[in-house]
This record gives sequence, structure tokens and C-alpha cells, in this order.
Amino acid sequence: MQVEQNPLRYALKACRRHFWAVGLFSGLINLLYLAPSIFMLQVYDRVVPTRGVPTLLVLSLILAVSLIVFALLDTVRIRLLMRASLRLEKIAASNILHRIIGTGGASPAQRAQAMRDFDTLRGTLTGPAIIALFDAPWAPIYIIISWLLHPMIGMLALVSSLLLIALAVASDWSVKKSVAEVSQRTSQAYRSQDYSIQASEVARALGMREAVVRRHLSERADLAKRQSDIAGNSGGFLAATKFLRLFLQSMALALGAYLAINQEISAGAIFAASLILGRALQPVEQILNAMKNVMAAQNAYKGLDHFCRLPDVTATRTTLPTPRGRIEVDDVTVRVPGSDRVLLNKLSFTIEPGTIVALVGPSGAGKSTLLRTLSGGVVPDEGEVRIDGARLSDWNPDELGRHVGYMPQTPTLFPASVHANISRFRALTEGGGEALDKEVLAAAMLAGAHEVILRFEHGYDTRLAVREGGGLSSGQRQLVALARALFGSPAIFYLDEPNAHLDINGETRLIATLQELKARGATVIVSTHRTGLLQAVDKVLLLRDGVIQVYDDRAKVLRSAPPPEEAREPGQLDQRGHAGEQPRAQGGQS
Ligand SMILES: Nc1ncnc2c1ncn2[C@@H]1O[C@H](COP(=O)(O)OP(=O)(O)OP(=O)(O)O)[C@@H](O)[C@H]1O
Repeated sequence: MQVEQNPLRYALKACRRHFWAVGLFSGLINLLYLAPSIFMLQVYDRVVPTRGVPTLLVLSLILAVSLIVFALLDTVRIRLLMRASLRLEKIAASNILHRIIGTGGASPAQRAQAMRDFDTLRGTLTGPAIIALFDAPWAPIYIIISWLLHPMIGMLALVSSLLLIALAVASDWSVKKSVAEVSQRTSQAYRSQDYSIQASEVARALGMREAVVRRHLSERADLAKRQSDIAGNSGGFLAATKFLRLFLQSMALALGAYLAINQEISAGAIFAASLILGRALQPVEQILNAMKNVMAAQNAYKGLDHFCRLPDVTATRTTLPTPRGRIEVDDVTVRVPGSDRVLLNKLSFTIEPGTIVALVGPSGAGKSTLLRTLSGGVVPDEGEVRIDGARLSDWNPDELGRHVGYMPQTPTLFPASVHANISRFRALTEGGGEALDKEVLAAAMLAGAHEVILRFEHGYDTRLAVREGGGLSSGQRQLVALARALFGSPAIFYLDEPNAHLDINGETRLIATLQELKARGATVIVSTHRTGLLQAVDKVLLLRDGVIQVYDDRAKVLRSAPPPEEAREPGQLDQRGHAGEQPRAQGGQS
């Protein structure tokens, strides 16, 4: 039997029993809905003509019991749907979150949308839309009963149902495209608004507030216009449906009266016909009322189903031994997603375990892209990266991540304590304790971050704020990120400009850290624009426009004299990776 890879479909399949039960209960509920109509029929046709009070009592009792059972079944039906919603959360949420956090094949926007889509679907499972959908298939019962009352009443019920269904389909068809467009634009607008909130300080400082507000206002005005167009359109259909339902219900009464005058049906059947027809048309009206939710759920399902077709990042892989740190890059090409623009062009090189390599080159050369590719953040379009002979895709990402110390150019710390950040949230998966504290301290000390952290308001327990920078200076963030990279003594390090915000003391300390890593036999690739770090490295890899210009021993690269026409700041590497006269002094560590 083929195992379902798509977590959404798998979870929905796992809820199949709930849905079958809800379907069955819906059938019983809809049968019991007939009780008041039958009661009315009996009262008019049996009780009134015979003046049978005992019969009335018995009928009232039967009606009361039927309605109590009806209410109980309705409660159970809602509970079943709630359970299905919880089950969906239990089965699929973890896998979807893993994909959102762990997949490289989707844009940030798609990933942000995926969980919202999932919540929309879960919400729909407990809302009125789903009840209407489950009631709709039972509408034929009412048509059959109407037919039993009289074929003409049955015909009226059938035609009325078809009319209302046609209206529902037309309504769906007329707004479907705009609803999908508006929901996409709404999420884009929220994202761009979030971004502006983050960048509001810059906007204020540069006098851009008015312009930024105008930009969002025009986005909002466009959205509001589209939303009101949709609401107007759907409102028209809804009003037409209400009119038709009330009119047809009265027509059923009129037809009943006509048939009664001709003595084709009883007096009680007149009212029963009207009630039953009303009930037959109700689900269609309910669906139209809940159309917005139904469409949102449809779009959410489509989006999420598409997202869940991306490769499963939770797939189990064979555990490989701790890597020694041999990195092979074989013919790796990386392009801008969805474009032909090449960022890294057929790169091939090998780094032996225990080697420290400086990655240099002008801005935009592709250094960060290369480090992101090595760390698995970017999947190459061609070629492959191997660690100790195994392709990156053969490693379990979490297991390999434990042996990797990656420090991105923007430190990206999480809004949690400094301790939790450095320990990579290890306490959540393996529990905290003294051993973990020791490891955190060791990493912070090796990074030269210990004294800096002790000066924070609550030391290692200082919580980073949920805002850009988390309340730390750039240099402090970089030190904490370096400590996080060093945590757990990894075998491989990818450090992206770790000295960009460090003062001269910080840089000296970083050189000592690199030397310590070398002594431990770690493999390090460190990108830098400054000459200071070069004294601690074995090799230099010069990248320009995504192509390797030079990859050789440090001594050889530095021996070749810089061309006189390329003037540069002292301490700054030139475009060919050549060093200036002296390291550039930085301001005090912030
Ligand atoms: N997601 C992306 N989409 C489009 N272009 C990208 C993307 N990521 C990087 N680039 C482009 O790739 C090129 C290399 O960028 P990268 O950040 O790797 O350079 P870098 O050598 O690290 O530069 P710097 O020294 O300034 O940090 C740049 O031209 C950049 O515009």
C-alpha cells in the first residue's frame, strides 16, 4: 500500500471516520427535521376532525422525544467536527510546521501563508459552512416527501431546488476569481505593512512617514474597493436567494391550497408542503450565506495542498557518523529563484578537514550565497555539496546541523533568552540542566561573548525583544550569534563576516577563536572584507561574480603584489583579494 506523503491529505483521510459519522448524523438530523411537519399534518388531519385530545397528547410526546433526539444528534455532530479539527491539528500541524521552517523550495510568502491556510481549513471544520455542506445532500429527502404529498408539490420543490442551486453556482462563479485575488493581495498588504512597521524608525528618520502611509493607504483603498465589489455581488445573489425562497415557500402554500380546494390533498398537507419546501431550500441559502468561508476554505485547501507537495523535510534518513569536516563542492551552480541569473557559476573545490579558508571577494561576489549553499539553506540548481563524501540531501538536516556552526551575515537571533539562543533551543528537545549550561558557557567564552553577556540586564537569562535586533547592538548580536555557532563543538563552521561589527579587540579575540578551532581540527570557511583575519587562515578562496578567481594557500595568494591602480582602504581587501597595509581600526565595541 502506498503511504500518503502529503500531510494534509493524510490527516484528512485519518478523519474519514469522523466525516462518515457526521454524514450519517446529518441524515438522521434531516429526517428528524420532518417531525414538526408530520406533527402539523397529523394535528390538522387526525386530531382536529376527531377532536382526539389523547391522540394530540401522544403526538406531542412523540414530537418532544424526536426534537430532543434531534438536539442531541446535532450536539454530537458539532462535537465530531471539533474532534476532526483537533485530529487534523495533531496529525498535520507538526509536519506542516517542519516544512514551513525546514523547506528551501518555497518562498517566505508561501511559507507564511501555509499555516494561515491550515488554520482557515481547521476553522471551517467547526463553522456553519461545513454544516450546510453536510445538510445539502439530504435535500432530496424533502423533494421525495413533497412528491409523496402530491406530484405537483414535488415538482415545485424540485424546480425550486434547481433554481437555487443554479443561483449558488452562478454566485460562486462570479466572485471566485476576485476572492482568490483579494485574499492573495490582502496577505501581501499585511506583509508589506509588517515590513514597514519594522522599518518605521528608518522611515521616521528619513522623513518617509507620509510617503509610507500613502503607499499603504493606496493598497488598502484598492483592497477595500475590491472587497466591496465582491460583497455587493454576493449580497445581490443572497438577496435574490432569500426572495426566491420566501416566494417559492408561499407558492407551495398557494399550490397546496389549490390542490386542497380540488380535494387532491388534505388541509394539513397545505402547511406541511410549505414547511418541507422551506427546509429543502434552506441548505442552499446557508451555503450562499457561508460562501465567503467556503471559498476561503477552498483556496486554503488548494494553496496548502500545493505547498504540501514540496519534498518532505521530515523524511527519516540513515544516521551518518559524526563528520570529520571534508567539504566537496562539485560543479555547483545557483541561480536566482525563477530566473536565469547565475549567482554561483559551476564552482568546484575541496576543503580538507581541519583547514581554515578565508572567503574573499567584492560585494555581491556571491560569498554569502556560497555559505548559504554549503549550509543547506540554498539548494543548488546544478551540482552538489558533499560532507565527508555524503550528499547534503543524504544527511538528516537536524543531525548535520548539530555538527555545523553557521553564522549568517545577519545574525537572526530568536525572541527568547540569550541562553536559549546560544543553546539552539536544545532545552526544548533534550531538557535543560547543568551540562547544557556548561556547554553554553563554554561556547560563549570561546566566542569572547561571556563578559559581554554578563553585562546584559539579566545576563544569560536576558530575553531578546520581538523586534529587529532584539534589543542588542550589532556587535553584541554578532558575538551571541558566534557563541551559538560554536555551541556543541561542531566540526564545520561557516562564518559570514563574523568581524563586520567587531572592534579591534573583538577581532583579535576572533583570531584567537579561529586558532583554537584549528587546534581542535575543525574545518572553517570564514568570509571577510578585512585583512585582520587572514593571519589565522590556511587558504584563501577569492570569488568574483560567482566564479572562483583564486583558491590557494594564504602565503601564495598574499605574496602576489597588489596592482598599483587599485587603491583601497588600509586593512581592506581589494577586489582580487590582496591585502592593504594595516588592519583598519574600528570604533569601540558597542
Ligand atoms: N534571493 C536572491 N534573489 C535575487 N538575487 C539574490 C538573492 N540572493 C542574492 N542575490 C544576489 O546574489 C549576488 C551575490 O550576493 P551575496 O550576498 O552572496 O554576495 P556577497 O559576496 O556575500 O556580498 P557582500 O560582501 O556585500 O555581503 C548579489 O548580486 C545579490 O544581489
